[in-house]
Amino acid sequence: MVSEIFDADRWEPVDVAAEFTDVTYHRAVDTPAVRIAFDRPEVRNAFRPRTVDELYVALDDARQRADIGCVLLTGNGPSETDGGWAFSSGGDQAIRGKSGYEYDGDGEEGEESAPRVGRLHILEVQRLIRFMPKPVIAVVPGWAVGGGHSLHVVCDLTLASGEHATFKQTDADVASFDGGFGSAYLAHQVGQKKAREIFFLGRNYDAEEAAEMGMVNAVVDHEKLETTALEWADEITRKSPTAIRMLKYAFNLDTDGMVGQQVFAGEATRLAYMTDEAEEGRDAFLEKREPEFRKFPWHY
Ligand SMILES: CC(C)(COP(=O)(O)OP(=O)(O)OC[C@H]1O[C@@H](n2cnc3c(N)ncnc32)[C@H](O)[C@@H]1OP(=O)(O)O)[C@@H](O)C(=O)NCCC(=O)NCCSC(=O)CCC(=O)c1ccccc1C(=O)O
Repeated sequence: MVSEIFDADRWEPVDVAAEFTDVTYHRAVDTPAVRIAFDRPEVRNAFRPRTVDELYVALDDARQRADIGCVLLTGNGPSETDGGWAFSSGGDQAIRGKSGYEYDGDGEEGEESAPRVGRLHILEVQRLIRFMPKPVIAVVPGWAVGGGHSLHVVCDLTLASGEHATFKQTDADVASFDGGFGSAYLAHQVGQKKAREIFFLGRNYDAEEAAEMGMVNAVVDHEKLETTALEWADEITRKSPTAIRMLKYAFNLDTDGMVGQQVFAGEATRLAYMTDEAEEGRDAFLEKREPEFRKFPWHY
């Protein structure tokens, strides 16, 4: 069983995940969407470096598939030990070393190629989610805590289980601090005072409270959480891919500074390359002649 609320009839596994141990990766049978899930329910889906590597590979694969328009990011469950549900409880504290989160078996036989330095590359995953040209929906079936909370913040939309979703920022309890999207972007969603409360007090917030604050889009019956997420993906992927891509980058622009401008402008350039004007510029260069741009209108 992948997860208790996973409908196996609606998904098929993606080959790239064949060797994965910490993450499951499926594409929908009848919708251009994928489902990527943390698969360590016994530790509330805490992530270790291997988990983050797999998550990155799956997300990047989804980014590059031209027939995929939406990504669902979730956590499998429940825990066989105690029945608890989680989206993710953030960095695995059991393998946290002095310089970051350490790979299993560092230096052991057969692991010679594993880096010996600690990692904190969940931030690379955050950037990938932020910059990929398709919506990523956090589907939160339980705890979203620490770095797991930050991940839901960085996703474009969040759907939460009415029964089990609980949002909590424990960064300051374990001497960690997401000073980027996890806090500053959260403040854009819920306001400065509330974001500071979330980090400074580290309290639990249920799905309804999180929705009232503006960091959750919809509260859904636990049993219907994944079906609803797939319905949202289906609705989104019936819209214009170009419009959705440009809208995502436009929403990012005002918070992402020059990088946001670069990403938005890059897509605008790509669209401009599709015009007759751009073809004329390229052809003129290749044919070693002056471009005839005067035949094109000055749009207004
Ligand atoms: C998540 C809890 C609130 C759940 O509580 P509860 O339901 O009572 O379950 P427990 O009995 O506590 O847990 C069950 C079982 O899971 C183990 N476990 C849970 N979380 C973790 C974890 N994060 N690491 C390792 N193990 C975990 C727990 O030990 C139990 O196992 P047993 O064998 O039964 O003991 C609660 O579990 C909890 O508070 N967990 C810790 C949450 C936490 O502090 N996470 C780390 C936050 S810091 C972080 O994520 C940094 C990484 C990072 O991403 C980052 C760093 C720098 C910049 C940016 C970021 C960023 O945030 O992205």
